[in-house]
Amino acid sequence: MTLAAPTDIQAPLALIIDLDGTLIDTQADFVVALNLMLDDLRLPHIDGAFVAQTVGKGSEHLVAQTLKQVDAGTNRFELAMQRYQRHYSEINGRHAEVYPGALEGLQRFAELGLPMACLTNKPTDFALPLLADKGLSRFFSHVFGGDAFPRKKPDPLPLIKTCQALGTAPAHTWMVGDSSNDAQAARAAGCPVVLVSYGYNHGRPIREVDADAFIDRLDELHWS
Ligand SMILES: O=C(O)COP(=O)(O)O
Ligand SMILES: [Mg+2]
Repeated sequence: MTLAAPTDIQAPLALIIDLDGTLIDTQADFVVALNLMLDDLRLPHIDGAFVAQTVGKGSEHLVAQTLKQVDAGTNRFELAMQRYQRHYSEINGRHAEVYPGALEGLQRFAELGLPMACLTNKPTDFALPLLADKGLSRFFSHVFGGDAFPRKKPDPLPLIKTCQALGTAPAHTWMVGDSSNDAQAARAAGCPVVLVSYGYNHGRPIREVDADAFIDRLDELHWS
């Protein structure tokens, strides 16, 4: 992919890359951990389609929506959260796969000398071992999870803070993500935004999201 109108989009000096749905397909990890949590609470299971529509706004949101989906009372939230975190940390990465083209893309960006940060709404304590397990840690100078800043994506704050950590201006720091969450945060922070077509976009078609470009694999990302 080459951007058609580089006049209003500056070539990147650094990249901010989302994790779930962009680098790694973690849908089955979420399904397994949530269903183990639901077993503990003697509640019915959810499926992959529910996860694909709901993931991306952090663990608290995912667990709260899951309880709602199975008609459980919200007074079980604290216990559910505790169980979910324990199960997720135990199975983290076991049912997850790096997307085709993601490793190849990261390798090329690293060869070009681009600093990269991974910015996810996943808790940092889940993101770090997952990236390490999949051999992707070495590409990132910074990894920030959903608990790293006072507000999560789609708020621009995590992107602004990540640009500061990378030492690059937002206009030169491209956000690569898979959802309207990433795109809204990037727009508000002043970062160009590229979306992958294969991730989780809250159950909505990705191409309806306001973005600068869409790619089918990370290694399709080129600029002039
Ligand atoms: O909500 C999550 O846990 C993960 O979301 P993200 O990696 O797509 O930001
Ligand atoms: Mg994502």
